[in-house]
Amino acid sequence: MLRSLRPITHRRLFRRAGNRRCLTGARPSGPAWDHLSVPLTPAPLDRSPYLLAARGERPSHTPVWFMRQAGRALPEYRKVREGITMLESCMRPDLVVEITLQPVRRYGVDAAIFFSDIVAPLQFAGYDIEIKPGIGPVAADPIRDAAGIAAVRPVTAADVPYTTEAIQQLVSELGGTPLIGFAGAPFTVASYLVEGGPSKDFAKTKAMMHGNPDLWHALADRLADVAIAYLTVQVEAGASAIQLFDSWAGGLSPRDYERFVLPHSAKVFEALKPYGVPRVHFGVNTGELLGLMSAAGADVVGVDWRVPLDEAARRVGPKPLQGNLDPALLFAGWEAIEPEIDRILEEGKSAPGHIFNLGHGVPPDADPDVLQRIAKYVQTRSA
Ligand SMILES: Cc1c2[nH]c(c1CCC(=O)O)Cc1[nH]c(c(CCC(=O)O)c1C)Cc1[nH]c(c(CCC(=O)O)c1C)Cc1[nH]c(c(C)c1CCC(=O)O)C2
Repeated sequence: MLRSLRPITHRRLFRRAGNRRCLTGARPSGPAWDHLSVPLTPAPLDRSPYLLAARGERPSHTPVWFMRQAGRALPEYRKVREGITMLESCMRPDLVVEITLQPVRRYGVDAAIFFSDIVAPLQFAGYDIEIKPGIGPVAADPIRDAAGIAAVRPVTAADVPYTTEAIQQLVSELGGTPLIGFAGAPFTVASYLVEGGPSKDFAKTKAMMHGNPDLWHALADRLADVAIAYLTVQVEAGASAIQLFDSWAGGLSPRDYERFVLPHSAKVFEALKPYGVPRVHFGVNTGELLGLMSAAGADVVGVDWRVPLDEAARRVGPKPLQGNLDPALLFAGWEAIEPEIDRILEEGKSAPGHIFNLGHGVPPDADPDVLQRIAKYVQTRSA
């Protein structure tokens, strides 16, 4: 037991120094460190390609992972999920560990992402929302008023012992491969709660923003607290980076984003800042919002396939970027995929760091062999 916890303690001590140089291997000094009995050799994790790229340093190769890499595209995932709901699986550390590790084993990616969902922390805290297969999150009682907001509660570590347990075990098993923690951003989560389910136009959400801004800001502020609480649990348990998914923010004008969304996402990034872990911000169709999403406080900005990375670099400024192969290309054959990867690797050089990814999540019908080939190609081609 103690043995398996040792690396976590070690990493926490490094992080608590709140000093970037600590993360890159410099030994912290001062009385606070004199009592340490753990070795101060930097863990290889801190020099992993993903974390180096996320800090704008030079990795040995361009790191690659895939958003939604765990999931239905993998037969081994479908097998372990048989007869078990998404929520149940998120509450079982053995399943969370297994499902998180599956794509790392299969694809050899440079990072793992904690298996959960953007609405999981709401469910853990007793909010009635279900993930319907083939549809997505569906809220039993869509939020229309202040009483609705009162039903949304941030989790505490005491609510989610299974999350802490799963992450501690993952960090220990992953060794030098970083674990990315994540949460849904206030707007994207609010869209499910206000619409009641997935939406194309976010009409009710936008009506609330403009028609009852006080109510909207109260809801978004509460959802910022939900994200902060869940991310804090993950980082304290040992996650090396966090990604805030504002997948549907691209449905907003820059004006609305700045007024109704940015302050709440900024609150999330600000709250996580003291941990010193890279903070990634991602959304789909966010070409017009890239500068604002960066300004919200992200260290790394995720880009979908619509904006080339060299243009994204101009819009974001000098920050590492993540992206951006069109997931549709997964079905186009290797002859089409290879030149696209080459182009993206080239354009990615415009940013101080590049983490290769798809422009959005892995589709459930993707061929795992294609993803494996992409990971390998990116790693060898960029070395
Ligand atoms: C918008 C969003 C959701 N969930 C998430 C987002 C943001 C990322 C994105 O834009 O894709 C985030 C998410 N959801 C899940 C992960 C797991 C980690 C990983 O990336 O591998 C992550 C990072 C598991 C999941 N979350 C969900 C699944 C599929 C359901 C299942 O396997 O039972 C998985 C593996 C369910 C879910 N949950 C959500 C949707 C739209 C769906 C799909 C519904 C369906 O098509 O069945 C909401």
